[in-house]
Amino acid sequence: MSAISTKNLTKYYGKHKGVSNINLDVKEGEIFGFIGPNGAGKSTTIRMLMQLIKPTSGEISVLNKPLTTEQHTLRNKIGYLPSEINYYKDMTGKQVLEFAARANDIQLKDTSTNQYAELLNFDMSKKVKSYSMGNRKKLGILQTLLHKPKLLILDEPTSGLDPLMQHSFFDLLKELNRSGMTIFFSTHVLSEVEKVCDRVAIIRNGEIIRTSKVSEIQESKKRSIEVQFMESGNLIEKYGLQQMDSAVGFKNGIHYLTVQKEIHNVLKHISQYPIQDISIHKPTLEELFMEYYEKEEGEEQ
Ligand SMILES: Nc1ncnc2c1ncn2[C@@H]1O[C@H](COP(=O)(O)OP(=O)(O)OP(=O)(O)O)[C@@H](O)[C@H]1O
Repeated sequence: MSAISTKNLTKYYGKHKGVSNINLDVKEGEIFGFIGPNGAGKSTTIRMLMQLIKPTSGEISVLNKPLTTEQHTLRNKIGYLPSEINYYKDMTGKQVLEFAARANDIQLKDTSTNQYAELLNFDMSKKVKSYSMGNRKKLGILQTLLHKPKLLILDEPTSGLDPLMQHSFFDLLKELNRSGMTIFFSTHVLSEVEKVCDRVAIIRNGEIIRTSKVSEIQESKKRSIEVQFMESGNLIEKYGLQQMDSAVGFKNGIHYLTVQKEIHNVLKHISQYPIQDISIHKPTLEELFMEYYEKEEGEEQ
């Protein structure tokens, strides 16, 4: 079953494109990453999923409810963390949470808040005005979990958290997911997707350029080759390296090639020339993502 499904979801702010033709299908039980650079359209998409802004066109269904009319009851089933949150500065973290719990008709003591706060090393007895950005984020995360939602929608949840906290936060996400929660979160940090997500959608300039399993991206047949020849200088033309990779690069004495297949032919070609050093490795997730972004950019020109 789909936890989130969108069909050709499009949002224009006046004449300015927010996103266009977004097709998402997040299955129940998944941890799904929504990754893209600044201004790509992540928050715009999420705000539409949360019924905070109206689409220009397209369809959305959340927890199997089409959002053709406003669905107030859905909010009780979703934990939403916006990218920026503001609280009354003179309240303590605990008071904020008690207030939010009352709004949801629940008692704070009946929630797992203490356990989660401990996991995130969060002191809820302090006033909001004394909290750092990371602590405000933690407060936001605790608030989204108060009502034990079926679906978590988190907009850049780790911004402001230090690496140690990010680690604890992802442990928490994994634990929540094991207990049956579907999690959809946006980020621009690749390693986060690699650590926890089952699948990922890559968004750029308001459009999804690929959706796939993280493991599939990692299993790419591509190989990156770094070679330093005995002869110095840029030898791309002299050695005909562009025949194997038209985007071959040269920097600080090293030639960089990315090849898809027939690696034996590439090695045969390279080894005609005296080699000082060579390394062959699987591209990192980061390199693969960068390739998507660059490819799309190239296509637009
Ligand atoms: N309220 C608005 N009015 C006009 N344009 C907007 C508005 N909100 C977003 N946009 C534009 O829509 C596009 C997508 O922005 P959005 O905030 O959704 O991206 P994002 O991926 O969440 O970026 P970031 O990672 O920086 O938060 C951008 O070009 C942005 O300038």
